[in-house]
Amino acid sequence: MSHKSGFVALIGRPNVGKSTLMNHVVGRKVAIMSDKPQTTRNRIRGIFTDERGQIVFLDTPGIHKPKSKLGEHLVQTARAALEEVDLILLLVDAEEGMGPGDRFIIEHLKQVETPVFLVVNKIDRVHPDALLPLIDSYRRLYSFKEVVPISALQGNNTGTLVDLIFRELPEGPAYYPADQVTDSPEQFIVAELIREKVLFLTREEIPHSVAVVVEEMIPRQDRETVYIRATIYAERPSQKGILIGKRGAMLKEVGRLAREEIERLLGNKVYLDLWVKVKKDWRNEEAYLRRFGYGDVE
Ligand SMILES: Nc1nc2c(ncn2[C@@H]2O[C@H](COP(=O)(O)OP(=O)(O)OP(=O)(O)O)[C@@H](O)[C@H]2O)c(=O)[nH]1
Repeated sequence: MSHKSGFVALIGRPNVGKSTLMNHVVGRKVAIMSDKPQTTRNRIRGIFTDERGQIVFLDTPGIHKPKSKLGEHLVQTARAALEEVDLILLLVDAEEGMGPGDRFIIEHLKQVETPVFLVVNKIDRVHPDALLPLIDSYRRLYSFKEVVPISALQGNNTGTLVDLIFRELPEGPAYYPADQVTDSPEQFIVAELIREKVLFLTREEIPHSVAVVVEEMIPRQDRETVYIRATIYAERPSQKGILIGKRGAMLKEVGRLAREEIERLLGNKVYLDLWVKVKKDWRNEEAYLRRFGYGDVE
């Protein structure tokens, strides 16, 4: 069977149920490390993996009516981001019906080529008879590739939504480990900090080919400690030996320096679980480059 993968942008007014949908589809609560405003263009909201492939759901902040020049700039940026994804899900609220916010978003969608699904959420809150006229009113504004009524809260029809998404996605590799459900700017920064310590401590012995991936970043029950599992990727077994060091001394030192800095960054205690793996020629593999945060590569 072919393996599919791709990036899916979730857009919609606040409160339409994006988080609820993510929690339902991705299966467990997505760990959110902070409520700082996101500055990245595309923030990963959740990752779904099964035998069919992998769906990476992205948040696209900034699609709302601009009130300032800066706002206009953000809308432009968000639109550019929508061009780069494989599919867009426009979430709307069945109970609230269409509002000016939806109309504004749809006007923008007309200017991008990416296919769009209309996902009508909260159908548990409306009578089925009310649904068709609502869908029609959206259809009059835009030619949606699919229309999928769901209840993210109750899980109605979310399986169908995932099926339809897979049908739309191109063949491709998994970009993230199967057990990873989220990513965040913090994860990227933490990976960079660890990489910096590796390069600092190993000097010329380890070339810049080393890469670090944060596989898991989960606040512990006590909320005081954050558990972080990260993998350092080397290109050759000899590099792995250097990275681990005599009786693990090098890895321990990398971990100690990185942990201190991550604790300052997050303002939490950190348990850092570091691993070293060899991945030959990762630099030549597109999927790995994406995973390591190098974005789109030619
Ligand atoms: N009845 C019903 N309520 C829902 C459904 N989906 C979401 N909700 C509720 O709607 C509210 C907003 O849901 P969220 O998932 O937080 O919405 P959101 O789009 O992620 O909001 P932002 O992250 O602020 O943009 C919550 O109270 C949810 O419980 C649904 O299918 N049915």
